[in-house]
Order: sequence, then C-alpha cells, then structure tokens
Amino acid sequence: MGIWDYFLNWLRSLFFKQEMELSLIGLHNAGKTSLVNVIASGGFTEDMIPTVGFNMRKVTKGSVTIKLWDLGGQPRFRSMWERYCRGVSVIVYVVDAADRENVAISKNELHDLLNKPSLHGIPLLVLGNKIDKLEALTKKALIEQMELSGLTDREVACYAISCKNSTNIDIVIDWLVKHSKSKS
Ligand SMILES: Nc1nc2c(ncn2[C@@H]2O[C@H](COP(=O)(O)OP(=O)(O)OP(=O)(O)O)[C@@H](O)[C@H]2O)c(=O)[nH]1
Ligand SMILES: [Mg+2]
Repeated sequence: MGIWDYFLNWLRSLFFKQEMELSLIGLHNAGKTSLVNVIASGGFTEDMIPTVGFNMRKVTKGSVTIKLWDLGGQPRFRSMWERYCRGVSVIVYVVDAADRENVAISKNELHDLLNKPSLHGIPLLVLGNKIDKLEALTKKALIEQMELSGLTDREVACYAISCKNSTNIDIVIDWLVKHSKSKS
C-alpha cells in the first residue's frame, strides 16, 4: 500500500467512524483472552492467567472501534454472562475444539444463554479454537456437536481458528467489522 492509500484510509477513518461492542463467552480455558490478545496485538502466550470476573479492552481496526468484554469462563462467573451480553452487537462464543470431553458442557451453556429472552436475535459467532492440536474437532463436527443448526432466531456463523498460529483470525476480524454500526 502506497503513502497515498494510507492517507486516504486515514481520511476515511476520520469521517466514517464505526463502533461495536461484543462479549466473549465460553468455558474456562477455551482461549477467550488469548483471542483478545491476538486481535489486539498479534501476541500469543501459553502462560495465561484465568480471567477473574471480566476485562474490558478497546481495539481499533481501521475505522472501527471494538469494545470487547472478555468474561471469565469458570462456573462461578457464568451467571454474569447474560448481563454482559445484553445490548451487544455480537456474542462471540469460544469453544476449545480439542477438548472433546467438555464440548457437551459448552453446548449446554451456550443454549442456556441463548434461551434468555433479553438476548433474542443478537448475532452469534461460534469459534472452534485450538485447531493447531491434532485432536481438534473439524468445523463440521463442531457445528453438529454444538447443535448450531437448531438456532433459528438469529444470524449464526462458525469458524475454526487457532490463536496460537493466528489461523483464520483475519476472517474473524472481517466478520466482526461487517457487524459494526455507524456512529450517529
Ligand atoms: N494450542 C493452543 N492453545 C491455546 C490456543 N488458544 C489459547 N490456548 C491456550 O489455552 C489456555 C487458556 O487460554 P485463555 O485465553 O486464558 O482462556 P480463557 O478462555 O480466557 O479462560 P478463562 O479466562 O479462565 O475463561 C492458555 O494456556 C492458552 O495458551 C490455541 O489456539 N492453541
Ligand atoms: Mg480469560
């Protein structure tokens, strides 16, 4: 990209600011905080501290500012999920695709959350993370096991990703940016 294109993009970003707010949900150890780090800075580390309660981060991608609520996934924090999903543009639900034993629990937590009337119609992005691991489920298997085709009251998308190898992170960002709203 030449200097002129950078200048045009910068000019565009001054006039066409967009914003969105999203919540990152999923069982503990799924990789939610890792995803925030990869989106924000591209950095990945094996040494992660479990999220206690929640963290808020703001990330700017082009002219879009994304406010991310990164929630703790341990059982004691799950009752907070609904509160932090109300009114968001998108719910991002992260699943450890390599942790086959816990996929059923993850599915139940997802469906319990989406059954809350306050969250009706909010678009859902399900991410099967850790596909760098051999035992990871394929996207097709994940869609089946998470029973995503039964969700008909909202837009649903699913991608297989790896925060570790930055696989499909660009596709996730594109999808998110497309779901942002213009500032009025
Ligand atoms: N192999 C592999 N490991 C990953 C990947 N993404 C995250 N991890 C690891 O998974 C572990 C948990 O990651 P976190 O990002 O802390 O998970 P979390 O969903 O935020 O967990 P809570 O905050 O407890 O809800 C860490 O050891 C990460 O390094 C990935 O794509 N591949
Ligand atoms: Mg976390």
